[in-house]
Amino acid sequence: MAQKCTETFRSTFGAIDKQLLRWFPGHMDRGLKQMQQKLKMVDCIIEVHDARIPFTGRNTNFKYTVSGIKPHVLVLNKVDMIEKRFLPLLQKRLRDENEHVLFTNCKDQSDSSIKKLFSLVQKLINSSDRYNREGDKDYNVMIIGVPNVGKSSLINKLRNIFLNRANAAAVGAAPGITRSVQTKIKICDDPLFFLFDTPGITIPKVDNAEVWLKLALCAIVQDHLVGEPIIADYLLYWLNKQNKLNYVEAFNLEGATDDILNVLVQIAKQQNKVLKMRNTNNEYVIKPDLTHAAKYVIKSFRNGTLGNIMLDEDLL
Ligand SMILES: Nc1nc2c(ncn2[C@@H]2O[C@H](COP(=O)(O)OP(=O)(O)OP(=O)(O)O)[C@@H](O)[C@H]2O)c(=O)[nH]1
Repeated sequence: MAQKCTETFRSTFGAIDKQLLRWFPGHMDRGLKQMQQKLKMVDCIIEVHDARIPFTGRNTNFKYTVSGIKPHVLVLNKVDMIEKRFLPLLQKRLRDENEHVLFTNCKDQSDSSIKKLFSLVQKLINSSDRYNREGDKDYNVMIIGVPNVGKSSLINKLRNIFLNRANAAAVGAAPGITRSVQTKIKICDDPLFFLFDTPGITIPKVDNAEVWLKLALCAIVQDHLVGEPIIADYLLYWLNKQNKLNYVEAFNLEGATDDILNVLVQIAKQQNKVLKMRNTNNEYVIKPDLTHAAKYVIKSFRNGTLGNIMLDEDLL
């Protein structure tokens, strides 16, 4: 059953790929250059990524080529959106790959992992040679990551906790909110601790069509660039493949299916979402609004209606 959907996105992938590569626009290029310039002043890199896709889309090139030997901490944010049973498995796997990894939930005011992150970063910097920064006592950290993974939210949390200040970095549900490398943001007076926010934005590493689709589900690329029905089709494929069938109840269907068109038609009908269009005879016809239905399917994944889902489950 799960195979059918792969054909759909395989056939459309060529076009999606070209379009998406064009999307990572000039501001990201500029941002990357600014990031590289600022790296000299930085003692540690915090890479933020979405815990729903701990292996997919991470730009590890940055770790190995750009940041070089500076301490590097991987923060898997949005941990509230995955099943807790994956945490020890992920922790072990990433530790085996020499990652310093922490899981955060920036929506949770009482999340203690933010304080752990602060301590870990200080510890790593203190035990590094801080080779560019001899004599300086302040800590300078750069936050990097692909769009919309929670970089600004993390900065704001750090600032709220350690400086008791209002937000300094804008947060948004759509990818690409952070546009420029801002001046240093202070997050603690003692020790003196600064962060550089970045324009997002490392470009995700994409090996195949499925990566784009996972990135789209996690709102790391904009929906319309991939196409909502295609994203919904991929989600249905993934849910069937992992035998996670609670979508049947969530969408009020008669049973499991790999027929995305049928699912979208049913949702549109249930929600009375129709489009009035002219047919080739210039007559008005009523059609189910498939884009609306696809958006509803995607939203059900993102707001947790379909359960806590880790899309890289099959890569563990
Ligand atoms: N559920 C959940 N949502 C989060 C968490 N952290 C951030 N978000 C949401 O994710 C969205 C993106 O957050 P931002 O902090 O703007 O992400 P960013 O990486 O700075 O985004 P860009 O500026 O696009 O690069 C917002 O809607 C946040 O409210 C988290 O831990 N859990």
